Amino acid sequence: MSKTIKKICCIGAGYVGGPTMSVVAKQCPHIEITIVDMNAERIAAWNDENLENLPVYEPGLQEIVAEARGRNLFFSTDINKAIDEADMIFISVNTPTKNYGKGKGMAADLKYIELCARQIASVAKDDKILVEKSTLPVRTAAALKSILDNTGNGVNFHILSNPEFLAEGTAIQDLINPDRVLIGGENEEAIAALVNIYAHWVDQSKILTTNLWSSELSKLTANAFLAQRVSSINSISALCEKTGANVDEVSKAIGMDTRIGAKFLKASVGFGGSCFQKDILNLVYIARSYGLTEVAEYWDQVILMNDYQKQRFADNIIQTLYNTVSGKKIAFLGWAFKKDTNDTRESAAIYVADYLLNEQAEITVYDPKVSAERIYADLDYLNTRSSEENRLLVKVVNTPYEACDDAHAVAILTEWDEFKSYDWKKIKDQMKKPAFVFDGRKLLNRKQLEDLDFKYYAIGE
Ligand SMILES: NC(=O)C1=CN([C@@H]2O[C@H](COP(=O)(O)OP(=O)(O)OC[C@H]3O[C@@H](n4cnc5c(N)ncnc54)[C@H](O)[C@@H]3O)[C@@H](O)[C@H]2O)C=CC1
Ligand SMILES: O=C(O)[C@H]1O[C@H](OP(=O)(O)OP(=O)(O)OC[C@H]2O[C@@H](n3ccc(=O)[nH]c3=O)[C@H](O)[C@@H]2O)[C@H](O)[C@@H](O)[C@@H]1O
Repeated sequence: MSKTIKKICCIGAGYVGGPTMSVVAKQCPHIEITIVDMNAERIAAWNDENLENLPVYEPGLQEIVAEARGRNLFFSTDINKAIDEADMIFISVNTPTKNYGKGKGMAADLKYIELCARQIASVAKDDKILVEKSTLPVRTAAALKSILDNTGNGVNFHILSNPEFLAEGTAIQDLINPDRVLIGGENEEAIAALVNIYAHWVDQSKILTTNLWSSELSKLTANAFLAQRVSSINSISALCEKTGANVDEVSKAIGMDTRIGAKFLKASVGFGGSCFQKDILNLVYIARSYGLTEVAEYWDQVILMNDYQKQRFADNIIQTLYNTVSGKKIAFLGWAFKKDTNDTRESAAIYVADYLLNEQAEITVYDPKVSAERIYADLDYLNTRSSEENRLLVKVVNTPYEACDDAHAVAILTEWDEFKSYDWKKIKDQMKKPAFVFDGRKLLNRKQLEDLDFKYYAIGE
């Protein structure tokens, strides 16, 4: 018999903690869930009466928060109280790439995870199940266990690994109907307690239980495999551009082989997002730390190919615009790392903009969901130039037509659906001639644009 969970605490109210726990609250109205965060502004936004102001944009999320918030879903900054009251604690804090000391630029920074463990150890008075929801290096549970077991307060902690596989933009759909739920652990009762929660809406056949280390490593491996597919097709896109092959046709042709499969074969300006690069760097670091040089180098190539793709896209713009973009206005449509999200972490747009700004281009950005503040913060973070210069060279506007007005070229960086339905004739009429479009997402219709007299360049054609 497994323990019945009545109260859950989730530490970290970010892109994972917020949507994941909202869905658990929706599906399990009998469980009281408190999501806590040390970022008071973020918690205030989750509690905002106007659902438009939630800190995470995901289709379907507002409706779920509207239903569960105040019933069995709460957002709070009182971390100690939530830890104290919970039977089960999810840790969903950020695990960014380390930017200091040993492993700088490669290893995952586990300081936030360790802080959580120490806080839980200091607060807990009765037995708790701890669930690793964050993506962690394999064997992190051993470190957590050591911290928790050495508190001397007699509390039993059971650690489970339950990595999250949701993709941004489709988070709610992925959570409600996951391909699988993965639970790694050692204690059967703790595993059963978590299985029982998911079993409220996920078919038992899709709930996979493994040992702790397989679960931790599967998450890094899944992201590495997904990113590898994108880098593989992007490498072929470069070859398509030289040979007259069309990368979409190649994707379709290979994807119809059921052994290869059709998904995740869309060539692009490069993958972004907070996790692919971070998780592969982490995998590479772990492999190196075990002396597995060949393994490390194999996975490192996935990142090198992604960097090459972003550089190649920018180089193509410069070359096509008669080898200079100095003083030329380039309109960026899209800044988010993919459509249907306001997340810009590691977005290809940031790096393409940076290359073009080094060539003294002037960039005007329109993205339906990303704020000007976020765009400047992304550029400032690179430290390539002063923040005044970034503001001078980059303008952020509220409509696509403003962005494209008087531009030498339009670059499509995100595959927002709305870009397809713009009045492209109007855009062309506003632009300098010849009017160039560089489609980093293969989103627009070549024939339509060429009929309007655009010079149209798409990745992989
Ligand atoms: N973003 C995504 O789509 C996915 C992310 N993941 C993983 O989930 C984890 C979380 O990612 P995100 O939600 O994107 O990060 P995030 O940065 O959006 O949210 C993390 C939150 O944790 C809070 N936090 C950090 N330390 C804390 C502490 N000691 N006490 C209280 N709050 C604390 C931060 O203030 C922040 O609001 C990462 O390990 C990531 O790799 C996994 C699957 C998908
Ligand atoms: O660990 C994570 O953070 C998550 O990372 C990815 O999810 P996410 O980064 O949100 O979005 P994806 O749909 O995977 O897209 C990642 C990037 O790859 C690009 N991509 C994706 C697919 C494709 O065919 N081509 C392509 O260029 C996207 O445009 C985007 O920039 C994984 O898909 C999730 O399973 C995982 O949980």
